[in-house]
Amino acid sequence: MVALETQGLTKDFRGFRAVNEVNLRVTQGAIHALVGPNGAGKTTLFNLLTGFLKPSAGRVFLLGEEVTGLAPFEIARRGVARSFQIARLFAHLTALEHVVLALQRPTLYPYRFWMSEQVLGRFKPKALEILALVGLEDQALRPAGTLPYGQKRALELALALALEPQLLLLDEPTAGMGLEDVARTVQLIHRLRQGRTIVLVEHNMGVVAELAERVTVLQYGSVLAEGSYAEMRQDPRVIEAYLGAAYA
Ligand SMILES: Nc1ncnc2c1ncn2[C@@H]1O[C@H](COP(=O)(O)OP(=O)(O)OP(=O)(O)O)[C@@H](O)[C@H]1O
Repeated sequence: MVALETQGLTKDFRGFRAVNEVNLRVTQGAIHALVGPNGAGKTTLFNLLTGFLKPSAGRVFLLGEEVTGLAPFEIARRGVARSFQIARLFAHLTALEHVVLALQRPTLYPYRFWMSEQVLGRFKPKALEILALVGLEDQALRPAGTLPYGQKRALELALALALEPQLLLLDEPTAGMGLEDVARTVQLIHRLRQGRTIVLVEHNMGVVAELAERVTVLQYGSVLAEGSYAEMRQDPRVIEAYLGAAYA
């Protein structure tokens, strides 16, 4: 079963082609990595998959259903959540309040009920469960602004999980982390894969090797190669793309 498929997905920015006829097939339950040198089009591709950008051409399918051109909230409602490279948090809200906000989003509460005792009470047990999943159970009452970097990223992940996604898109989940946080994040992503499909953009090849069973390499917006990590690290085209970029 294919969780996510793109056909000829293309994005032009005023004549500059950032994503070029990408055909991607992500198997359900897989962890699938998107890698490639800086500027290869990975983030743009994520933005196309989540509806943040509209494609110039091509189509996107989720579980066989076409979602091309749908708005981000409509795609989210179909079970797609994404985490961002940079955590987008409110400094003064606690970790718990963040997750409660994320949990109540699909409900019909009017906005003025945000954070009322009633809302907090209803969503608190589930929110604590999600915080425990990402290892933040002891930080629930801490304002997000005071969390160390690794825990901010974990909270960002908790917000994506609150949407109960079938497909989780992770944009550089270990970017800027020290070794310890990287190892913790790899373990966490291992846990999160239960019942989900995960697509991740990742520059750390150690992380890709540990997590991804399938790797798509992008260069100049196009798919350069695809296969297992072991295949990709030996592929002369891939080696050249990375070395070329490094020398450039
Ligand atoms: N809104 C935009 N307008 C014009 N050009 C853009 C826009 N967004 C991205 N680009 C260009 O498209 C190309 C691909 O960018 P993108 O951010 O998708 O690459 P990336 O693979 O995610 O890079 P990185 O690994 O550095 O995050 C880059 O050359 C970038 O400058």
